[in-house]
Amino acid sequence: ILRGQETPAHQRPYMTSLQVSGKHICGGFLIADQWVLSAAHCLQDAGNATLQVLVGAHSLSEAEPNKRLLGVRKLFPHPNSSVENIYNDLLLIQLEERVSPSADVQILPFQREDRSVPAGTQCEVAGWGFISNTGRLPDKLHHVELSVISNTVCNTRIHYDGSITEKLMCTESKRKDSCKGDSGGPLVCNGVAEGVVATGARVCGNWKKPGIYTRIPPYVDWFDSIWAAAHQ
Ligand SMILES: CC(C)CC(=O)Nc1cccc(-c2cccc(CN)c2)c1
Repeated sequence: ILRGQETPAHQRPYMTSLQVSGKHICGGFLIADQWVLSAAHCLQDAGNATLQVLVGAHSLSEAEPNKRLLGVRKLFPHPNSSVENIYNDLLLIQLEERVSPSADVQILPFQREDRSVPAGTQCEVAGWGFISNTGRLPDKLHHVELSVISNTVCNTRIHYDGSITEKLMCTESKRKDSCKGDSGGPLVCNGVAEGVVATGARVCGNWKKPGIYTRIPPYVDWFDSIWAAAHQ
């Protein structure tokens, strides 16, 4: 998170850290008591190393009462996700066990209605990703407020020149921005998850490359099909 602030401890209790060999690689968030939503690109650097999901954390290193490192039962990258492009960059993670909600561990509701978030809406993103372009990783959760820009503006030549589909949305990236390690985290607008941080252009804080977020509503049927199969 560039030019945001350290979050007051445990004030975003839905946030999770996706870890490989004990190292934070991506964000994610609890959407049900055994399910985390993150980004498919996060797996590309994981190889077949052990993935774990940290819940209830503020600090990545310090002991905290409700902090728990959980195993992964099954990974569901979106079938149309690809390392080649930015589309369908979603990963559903089934945890080894159900989490018990607490002050520090809570589920975040996601948007089911497929209506675009109006340009100018103030949303926020949180994560343990880079807090500087030189690659400083924080120990504690950060968040930043970002303004939504329309897909029309985001698709102009100076920005993404027509590559932003209706399954994506953009936010301003002038200084304040999400960055490496924030992929998979939620874009929260009015208390509801509307998007998921996409790796996108792999640049941070450059106004010419707005932040790209995978919109959640277009994928609700996919979530429901996975859940139906898992709970048969
Ligand atoms: C996909 C990972 C395994 C590797 C990775 O994350 N690379 C990478 C490099 C530079 C910027 C970013 C990045 C992420 C999220 C948002 C943004 C910019 N809003 C940039 C991401």
